[in-house]
Amino acid sequence: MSPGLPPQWRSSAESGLSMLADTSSVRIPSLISDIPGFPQAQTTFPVRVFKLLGVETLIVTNAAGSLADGLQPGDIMIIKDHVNFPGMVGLNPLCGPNDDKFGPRFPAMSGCYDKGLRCLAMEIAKEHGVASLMQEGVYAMVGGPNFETIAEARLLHRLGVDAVGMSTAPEVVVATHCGLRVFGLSLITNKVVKSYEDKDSVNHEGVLEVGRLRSQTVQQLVTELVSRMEINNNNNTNNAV
Ligand SMILES: O=P(O)(O)O[C@H]1O[C@H](CO)[C@@H](O)[C@H]1O
Ligand code: HPA
Repeated sequence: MSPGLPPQWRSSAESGLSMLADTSSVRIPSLISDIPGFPQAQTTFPVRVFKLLGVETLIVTNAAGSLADGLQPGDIMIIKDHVNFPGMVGLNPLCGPNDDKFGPRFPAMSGCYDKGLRCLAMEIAKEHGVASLMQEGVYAMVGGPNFETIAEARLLHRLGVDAVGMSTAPEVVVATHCGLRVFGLSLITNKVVKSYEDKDSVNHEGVLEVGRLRSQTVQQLVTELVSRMEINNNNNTNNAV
């Protein structure tokens, strides 16, 4: 204890220091273990089961709010890349010991959304007359479960994010780690409020409503994509024989 401290302060400073030294009385919060719900390693487990079953391609879809001015509710964004905000602060499904059977400790994530499938999806959209609804963009996963504040929305927009949601990235990370090809679509269900003048506000019921309106279009696109991928796979098999 500093001899310079006035005597009336000494006892409280000393007891504070001794509390810090007694770690049994101090609960140090852990970012990961304090988060309720299921761990990401568990929620992404099915992706590894797919891998073991021989699946080669993972197709992911989600509902997302748009930050890009050119994306309107009802549009469909082909995911070109993602920003995994929870992953960047340590909430990553690959945390913990690495299972080398599935993939390397430090997997690359560049190019995780397959370019060939993205081009094929755009071709299919043109053939089905829905190309005007579709464009490529960057998806960001945030932790949720609240929607964004206006300041958060502006930050995401400035960072180059086109659409934001609360899912998808963990599954894509696990799929890429184990060598699955990935294709992803975001259905734009709402514009994210970016202006303090804007009286609009997002709500989950509205998200579900747009989902219902576009479900058939998304189903048709994915069905066609899967059928053409099968043709590609068959070709590959023929080549191999
Ligand atoms: O990402 P999905 O589950 O499609 O849904 C999005 O829509 C819900 C919010 O309305 C959140 O769950 C968000 O992640
Ligand atoms: N923000 C985050 N998640 C979402 C949104 C949104 O605006 N819309 C649908 N899921």
